[in-house]
Amino acid sequence: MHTFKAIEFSKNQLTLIDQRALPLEETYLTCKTLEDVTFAIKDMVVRGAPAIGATAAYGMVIGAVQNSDMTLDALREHMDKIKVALDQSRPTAVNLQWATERMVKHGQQYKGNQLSEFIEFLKGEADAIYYEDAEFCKAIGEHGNTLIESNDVILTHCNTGALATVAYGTALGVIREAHKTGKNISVYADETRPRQQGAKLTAWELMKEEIPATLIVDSAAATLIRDGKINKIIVGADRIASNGDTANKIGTFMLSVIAKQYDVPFYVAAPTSTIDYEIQNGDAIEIELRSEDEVTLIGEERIAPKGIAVYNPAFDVTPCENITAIVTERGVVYPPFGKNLKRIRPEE
Ligand SMILES: CSC[C@H]1O[C@H](OP(=O)(O)O)[C@H](O)[C@@H]1O
Repeated sequence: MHTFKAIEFSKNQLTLIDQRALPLEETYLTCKTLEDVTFAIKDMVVRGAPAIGATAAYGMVIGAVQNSDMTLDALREHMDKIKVALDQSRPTAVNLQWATERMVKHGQQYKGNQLSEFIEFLKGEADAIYYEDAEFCKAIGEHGNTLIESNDVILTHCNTGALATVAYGTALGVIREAHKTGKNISVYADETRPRQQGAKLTAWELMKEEIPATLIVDSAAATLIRDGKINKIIVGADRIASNGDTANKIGTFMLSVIAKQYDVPFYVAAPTSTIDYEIQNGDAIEIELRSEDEVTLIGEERIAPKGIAVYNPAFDVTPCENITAIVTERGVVYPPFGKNLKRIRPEE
């Protein structure tokens, strides 16, 4: 079981593993202000939908502490502005907006008249989001493990582990659970250009736990799938529309097409906080466009001529018809996703 914490909140400060430095260095960034938190999310110090959500929840607390010289009424009013600042840091993962919305609504339930008590009240909800995420990821691992057979060779994309969540992981949580329950699985991890979350983060997590893993460049996956070397594909999600269309790291859609072509089960693993019930399908999902430097530089080294045009979408949308099942903390959901995702919708 992993021993590190991607996120830790203490004394109104948020300490994050700096995922930009892994796997070469295990360093930490401490966020003391709202600006520190929005920077950490935007620059991907912390990344991964559930981890971003928990970080934003604590960002709401830090933003409130930062404005504790206000009157209580003024601060309550100001919470929406703190939410907007955090929501703008990254647009695609719904967990971020879901967490800040939940924090605002929770704050509105506060009936007291003490500002310090109000801040503690907010912190309690951020802690609840944190501990729910850990609990949900454990449940996702257990439900997903029912899909995994002994000796399965599993392909995964990007990083969906304890670094992308509060603990354990989503797709990588299923892989951890299968390994832990003795299924003798092995993993192919896509490097995941351009930020290389697979090479830098997934490989790091899997090696820490001695889960047999092979790193591949993204474009090698198709041949492995064609040649029958992959039994299952399991990926994470950043936003799932109510019909099951799923936004995830760029390259996921391509994998799903090849999986369908060669009849390899393609699973998405995510907590219900990643399901956006307000949108009908994937067309409504905003895809984050990121800096050209992510494509033209590796570290400090330039790998493309200055001035070349770059298109760098951080995500793509996999149509629901390419997805075999969606693994959530409430169980494995099969098509028709429109009907079956609604069935597991958490109460408001
Ligand atoms: C457990 S969800 C992880 C999800 O987030 C990643 O994106 P990013 O690294 O840009 O935050 C990727 O889409 C993963 O599937």
